[in-house]
Amino acid sequence: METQANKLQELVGSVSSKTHSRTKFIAITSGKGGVGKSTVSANMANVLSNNGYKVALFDADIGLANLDVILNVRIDKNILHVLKGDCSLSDIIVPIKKNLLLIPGESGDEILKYSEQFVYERFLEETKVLDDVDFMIIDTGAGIGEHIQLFLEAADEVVVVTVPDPAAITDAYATIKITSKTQSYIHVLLNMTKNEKEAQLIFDKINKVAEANIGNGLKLNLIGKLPEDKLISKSIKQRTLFTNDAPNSLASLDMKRIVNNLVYKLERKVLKTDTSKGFGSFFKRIIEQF
Ligand SMILES: Nc1ncnc2c1ncn2[C@@H]1O[C@H](COP(=O)(O)OP(=O)(O)OP(=O)(O)O)[C@@H](O)[C@H]1O
Repeated sequence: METQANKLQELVGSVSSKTHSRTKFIAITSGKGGVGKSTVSANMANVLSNNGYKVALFDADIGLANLDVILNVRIDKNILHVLKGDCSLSDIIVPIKKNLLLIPGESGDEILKYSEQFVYERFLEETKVLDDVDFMIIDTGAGIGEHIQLFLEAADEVVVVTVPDPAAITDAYATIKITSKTQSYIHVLLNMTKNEKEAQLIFDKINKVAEANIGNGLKLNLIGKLPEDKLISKSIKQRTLFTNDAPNSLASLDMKRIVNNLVYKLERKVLKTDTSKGFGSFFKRIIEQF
């Protein structure tokens, strides 16, 4: 009997052979909750879209501050409804502005709990509507849960967000350690920092401990820092994006630098491994691991 994974593989094969998607999947994660993961995801997506890229934000973090709240949009259905066949993928996609879409997700736990019932065939066909997306930013849940790891494993780049507080750093390290089993290059983003020096000092500490204890050829990269800034918390409160509200502020310039670093890194990687893949095969990678 054909297994679900085999069937999925065949389907994805037939879909991807017809398409030329080069979407880059960037997972934004953290060890601890409340460190700014969703703020970073939404503003990173905004800056990328301002730079002319087509960007989709996939909300896989169903917590208190969801991306729909941050982006001030109302959502009724999410990816789980699509996978179950209740509605189409186009029905749930929320256009935020030119070049920026929101895909309301679900936690990995929920998605995989119902994986037996999914209507893959239709879903994979539907993912073609996202084939022209250049970047998909995935806001994962916090922590080291097994299902979060599936998103991190399937992503092209993983960004671990942390703040200077020791508990957050310890949890970020735990996330890095577990992610190093599947990713050999991990970005660290220091949020709510006082200055560049503080960010570099904290990163150096994390890097030193990782070098001594993880090995695996792991390379950590400080992708950038963001200041602790009232402007950022004010924007979150009023459900706007600080990169729109104050595009020339220090915080926005930091965010632009982070985006430039990421794009530079990905462009170099594309030259080495130019694989054809879209949202359908991204989901395939997640579900097949389960
Ligand atoms: N650089 C910053 N300066 C000031 N406040 C910030 C900054 N980054 C995030 N915040 C504030 O921290 C709070 C948590 O941010 P956010 O919701 O983005 O974190 P999260 O890691 O996604 O949380 P959760 O784990 O609940 O999903 C928000 O109220 C936000 O305004």
